[in-house]
Amino acid sequence: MITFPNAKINLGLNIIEKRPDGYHNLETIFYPINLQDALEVTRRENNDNEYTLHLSGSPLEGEPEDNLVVKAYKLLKKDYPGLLPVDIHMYKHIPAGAGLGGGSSDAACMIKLLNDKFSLGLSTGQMEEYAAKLGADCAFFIQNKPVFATGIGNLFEPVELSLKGYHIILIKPDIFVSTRDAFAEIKPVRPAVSLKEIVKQPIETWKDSMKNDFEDSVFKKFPEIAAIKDKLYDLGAVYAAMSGSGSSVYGIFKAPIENVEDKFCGCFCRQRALE
Ligand SMILES: C[C@@](CO)(OP(=O)(O)O)[C@H](O)COP(=O)(O)OP(=O)(O)OC[C@H]1O[C@@H](n2ccc(N)nc2=O)[C@H](O)[C@@H]1O
Ligand SMILES: Nc1ncnc2c1ncn2[C@@H]1O[C@H](COP(=O)(O)OP(=O)(O)O)[C@@H](O)[C@H]1O
Repeated sequence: MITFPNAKINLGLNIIEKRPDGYHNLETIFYPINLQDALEVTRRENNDNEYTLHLSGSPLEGEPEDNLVVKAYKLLKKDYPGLLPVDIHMYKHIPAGAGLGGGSSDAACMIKLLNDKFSLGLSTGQMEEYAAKLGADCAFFIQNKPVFATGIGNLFEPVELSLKGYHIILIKPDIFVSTRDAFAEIKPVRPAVSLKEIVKQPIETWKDSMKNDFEDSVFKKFPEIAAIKDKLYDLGAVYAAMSGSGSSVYGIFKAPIENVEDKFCGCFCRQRALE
């Protein structure tokens, strides 16, 4: 059984307050985009190991046990001992540490895949609960539809929003921003106008009203990332922003841009039609 975990972008991100548990309440719009990894699970021929992880594509640091797909397998195995040994084949295309939710998406897709393959009978809500244990934004990828997210990024309301017809350019410089460190730099504040209202306004107005709170501190530390956003606006983006805690930056355009890779040499660069 094979599936294609997709990335997301954040349209705006307001960090509202620090919680007693150290996490932060925030509000953001998660929007799925068609930049994908590939994830396949097959039944292991012999039962020597519970699982074996076969990784290809862009290299990922860490041991197999650190990988979110393995964590997802182990999490379900605790409650469903009947899960049989598996080979996990994963092709990484979504850059890690990019604010694109690649690891979270892999984990959520692993839960959906195991549910189907082994007929676990989990409801959407139950899969979201398991996913939320693996990462704050993981549960979003179970339904994978545009949402207004609150709480720690784990409470969702559907939003009426379609960017179909627009094109996105995604740039990821060779800079790693730790989500934990990025939060440590932030002074939380409740926004005067909620993103939920801002996103209803025409996309042309977002430039002046929709903000990612991580940008100030991340751009200060890494001016190269700020320069990418400026360049996307120079190329004619209707809206450009950093996604999540970085370091990727996206621009939304009315028409595709030619030879875009040549303009961002040395960076991961992809252009896609939005759905
Ligand atoms: C903040 C977002 C916005 O999209 O950043 P990106 O990951 O996309 O960059 C995500 O919700 C992140 O989700 P995820 O990457 O799953 O976060 P986790 O692994 O659960 O948390 C990593 C660390 O970030 C901090 N953290 C995370 C989420 C949150 N609402 N408040 C926090 O303070 C905590 O220090 C935590 O230890
Ligand atoms: N399957 C996976 N894909 C990507 N990163 C993973 C995966 N499993 C664990 N990780 C770890 O999660 C961290 C970031 O995950 P990811 O969701 O891709 O980025 P971000 O949170 O910036 O969107 C990385 O430090 C990486 O080592």
